[in-house]
Amino acid sequence: MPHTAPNPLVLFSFPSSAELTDALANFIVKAQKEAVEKKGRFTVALSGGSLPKQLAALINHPGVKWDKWHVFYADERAVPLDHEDSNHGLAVRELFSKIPASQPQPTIHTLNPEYLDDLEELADQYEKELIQEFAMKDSARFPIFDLILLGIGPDGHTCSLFPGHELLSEEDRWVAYIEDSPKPPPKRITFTFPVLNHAARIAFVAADAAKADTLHTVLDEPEKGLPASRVRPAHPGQLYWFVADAAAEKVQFARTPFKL
Ligand SMILES: O=C1O[C@H](COP(=O)(O)O)[C@@H](O)[C@H](O)[C@H]1O
Repeated sequence: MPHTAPNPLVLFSFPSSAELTDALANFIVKAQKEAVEKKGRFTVALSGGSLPKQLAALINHPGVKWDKWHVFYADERAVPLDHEDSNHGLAVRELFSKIPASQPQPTIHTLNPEYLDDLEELADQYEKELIQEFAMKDSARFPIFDLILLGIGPDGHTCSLFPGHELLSEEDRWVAYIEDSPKPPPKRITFTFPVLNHAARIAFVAADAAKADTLHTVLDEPEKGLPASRVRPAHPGQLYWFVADAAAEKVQFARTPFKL
């Protein structure tokens, strides 16, 4: 596929966390509606860390059609699914366990805990899960997620793609493994940049004022090449940032007023 320049990113900044989470929920529901109208399902990938908490406004949102959701994890720690470090476990605690039992439930693709002792196989198995979801339905070289929701660490990492790590140059694999994550736990699997950069939409979410310096570097100095700056879905993909004003206080990049 010829290289196409990415669309400019769109930065939304909100004075309060309630405004951020409401806007984010409405944005997600709009993405879900468009995807379901087009192909009857909504493919979405979630991060761990602070992200799942930011999705609270989805719980009682009347527009959410949970049974249309096909959920993957953009990265996952190689631990049992009910372990406190598991990104799936976190998403269950913060989000999925709160969906009323009377509502249809989402389809959630977790890592296969049988392979926790073999990281390469763990990543291969998750890649196969993606291939079943995407390659067989969309005949794609890389999966095209309707939406990937990402967090950013204080060092500029996103997913489990850490500054200076060799995984930043992975070009072929959909899912890679890492044994030496600088942030515990050390063993993880992660989507690679080609997967991120083929998504139809990516939304970063950052609410923590402690990340102000990192956001400034990522958004105003992308030439420094921090992992989060390298997320640039190619046209027609679109990159959004949903941030709290406090987290963006050092950012020069122009804000866009939020509207759907
Ligand atoms: O280790 C991880 O960290 C990032 C960032 O986490 P945050 O708590 O600073 O938001 C997260 O996006 C990723 O999924 C997770 O595995």
